[in-house]
Amino acid sequence: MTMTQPADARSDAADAVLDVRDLRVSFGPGLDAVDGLTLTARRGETVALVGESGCGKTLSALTLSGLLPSGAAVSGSAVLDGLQLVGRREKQWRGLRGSKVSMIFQDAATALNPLMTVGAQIEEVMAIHGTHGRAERRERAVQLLASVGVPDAAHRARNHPHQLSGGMRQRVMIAIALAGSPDLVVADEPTTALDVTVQAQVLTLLRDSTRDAAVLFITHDMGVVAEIADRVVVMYAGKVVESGTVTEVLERPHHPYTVALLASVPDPDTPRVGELPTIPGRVPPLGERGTGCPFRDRCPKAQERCAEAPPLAAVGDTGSVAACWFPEHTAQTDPAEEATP
Ligand SMILES: Nc1ncnc2c1ncn2[C@@H]1O[C@H](COP(=O)(O)OP(=O)(O)OP(=O)(O)O)[C@@H](O)[C@H]1O
Repeated sequence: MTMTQPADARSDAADAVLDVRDLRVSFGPGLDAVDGLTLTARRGETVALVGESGCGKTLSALTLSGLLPSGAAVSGSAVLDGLQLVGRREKQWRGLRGSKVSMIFQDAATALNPLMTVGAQIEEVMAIHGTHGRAERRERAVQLLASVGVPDAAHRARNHPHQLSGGMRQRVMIAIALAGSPDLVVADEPTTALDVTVQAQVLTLLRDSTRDAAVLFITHDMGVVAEIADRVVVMYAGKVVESGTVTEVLERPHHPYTVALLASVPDPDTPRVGELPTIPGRVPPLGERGTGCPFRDRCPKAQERCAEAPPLAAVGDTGSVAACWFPEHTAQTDPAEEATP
């Protein structure tokens, strides 16, 4: 393992539309729920933020959307298309949400307004940002609905949310998110509530319809990551523990936590015998994280050295970074490579 700057997170910052560096969200001394998030994303690129519940994914997403709960203090930097997002006030955020950043939540049923037609909700985003005249807004709302795969879009635009299925409502959420042509779409577990077939359709659609925006896709599910992501950032207990291209992270995971997350994904080609492995133990709650590697209590490879926190460092030669003293799939630990004279 070479001790360098996190290459993957930084090397392509020049053409990134989103550049997040050392982002921290804290609820008080020793209570850093997000503890140094660094990532970049280009237009048309989907970066998946992965980890179990409590790892800090949602707070990261809320920070980038200006929706943090009160009591949370943010530091670090998050620049979107030249605009610093950290430190903005709510009044400034109102002008940015929809046009610069938009969010897609897990539960479209509660995120949508039950009293307005879905067409009117799409038009409202355009009206708030003063884009397009009235007739044009109506026409574009129907076009957007059609583009996210809503059949008979002109008719459906006049429906209220309760008249649509869960999958159709989530498509409407995507249409609303895209109505203001944002630079960044933050999608927090957007397909978790859908059944598997609809989930796959919505993921494909999200991918195809966000070619001009960067997408930060939050999920706990490595199966979904394989479907949607270009790059992956794995978080554990508020920290980035691994980041790299989707191929590298899925095929040659370096951090034992990433290995464990991948082991808990069902393999569609192998008949399931017994239960899927789960990771024993739990994410340490805030205030109980101490120093050292946060994963060491659950890690099969933990040794004495892990009492000292490992830095995020380059692993392999594909730009991946991992925070582990004993990473998998590296020159030192790969038995196949060791066997080569
Ligand atoms: N308002 C709050 N006050 C205090 N602690 C909070 C608050 N919101 C979240 N936390 C804590 O911050 C940590 C990260 O929470 P976060 O919701 O970002 O995790 P997550 O990875 O998104 O999990 P989930 O998938 O369950 O949403 C957790 O330990 C959580 O208990």
